[in-house]
Parts: sequence; C-alpha cells; structure tokens
Amino acid sequence: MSATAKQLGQRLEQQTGEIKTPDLYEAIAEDLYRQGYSIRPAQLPHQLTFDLLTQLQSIPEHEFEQAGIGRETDLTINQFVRKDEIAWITGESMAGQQWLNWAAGLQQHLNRRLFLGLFSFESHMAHYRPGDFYKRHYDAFKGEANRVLSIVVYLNPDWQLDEGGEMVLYLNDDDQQGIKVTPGFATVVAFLSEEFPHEVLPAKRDRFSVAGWFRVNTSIGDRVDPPS
Ligand SMILES: O=C(O)CCC(=O)C(=O)O
Ligand SMILES: [Fe+2]
Repeated sequence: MSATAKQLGQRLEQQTGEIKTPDLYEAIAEDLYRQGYSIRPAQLPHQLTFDLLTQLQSIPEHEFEQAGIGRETDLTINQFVRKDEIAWITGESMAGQQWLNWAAGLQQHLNRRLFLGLFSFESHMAHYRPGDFYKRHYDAFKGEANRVLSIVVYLNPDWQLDEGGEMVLYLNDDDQQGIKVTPGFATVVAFLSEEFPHEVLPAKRDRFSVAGWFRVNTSIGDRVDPPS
C-alpha cells in the first residue's frame, strides 16, 4: 500500500471507528455548531449498539406499535406517510437504561458547550420491515418549541449499499437531493429538529434503529409540558 493510501485508510478509520464517548459528544457538539447536523459513521460505542440490537430483537412482536404522526392527543396513524413499528424506551431493560444514560451525557455536554437548554429526552426503538418507509417530514415545527434536537442511531451489522434504507437529510425546504446516510452499525445522526426535513427510504432487509428527541422546557404557569 502506498503511503498516501495508508494515510487515507487511517484517516477513514479515524472518522468511522468507535471513539471515546467524551470525544464523540464533543465531535457532535462541533458538528452541530458548524452546520446544525452531525453524521458519525460507526462511532456509537459498539457494545452499547450491540446490546440495543439484542434488546430490540428480544421484544415480542405484540409489544411493538404501529408508529403514528404527531403528539399524544392528535396522534394519527397514516400508512401513506410512515410504515415502521416502534417501542418506547422506558429504561426497564439494561440496554435501554444505558442508552438513556448515554443520551443524558450528550444532553449535558451540549447544554454546556452550546447552551441549548435541553431539558428532557424521549426515545423509541424502531423496526422497518423490508419496503417500509417514512416520507419526508420535520420532527418539529418552527415556533412550537418542543422537539429541539433529533438523534438516530442505527443497529444494523454489515449493511450493504445496495440494500437501501438510507435516511435522507435535506438541508432546507428547497433541497431535493439531500445527504444519504446508510443505516449501518453504530452510525449516529443528530440534527436540529426544526431545521432539517428528512425521510427514510425503503430497504431490502429489516432495518433496526433507535430514535430520540431532546426537548426544551416549555412549561407555562402550572401547565407542565413535557409531562414527565
Ligand atoms: O430511522 C431514521 O433514519 C429516521 C426516523 C425518523 O425520521 C423519525 O422517527 O422521526
Ligand atoms: Fe424524523
């Protein structure tokens, strides 16, 4: 291997291998500061990723629910928009708890570095069967001050490029091309919820992921929002 190819290999490895958790938090903070989103291939701790996959695959089919659109009372199920199935993470499983701890660490880091004022976190596991999709959408709407930061991690070992299932992150309303993210093992994506429309393309195989949203505290008077 020539020196340059070797250097390139090393650089790629640095960009795509597992890195220490504080370094990953900082890398995400810097990406968000610079561009409002962060794409970090294969960088979530691999043991955590593996444990989440094992946990997800152990959930009985009947505990998954058809994913809806919108919040609580106005939640609607629209199979033309999304077709995945989800299970909320409550921290009852060891892997779920470790994930919530990881996310709490990220929340703290981002609040310190970027003053985002993130206040609470909600998260679910998702299963997209072959052919499932989630059409272009925003996770939050401007001015509603609820979901501020979205995060998605992918749990799929050996994902091949021709298996589809990419998440396409669009940089604004007019962007029709977007950035395609392969849902490969331990890849982390974070983005400002109000700024980036995105979609999930259908895949040829089962696609497993964890998605989460950080909220700010929007309580007014004694109306508590978020509820927990
Ligand atoms: O799984 C993904 O890549 C993104 C999922 C998503 O956009 C969502 O659940 O809101
Ligand atoms: Fe989304």
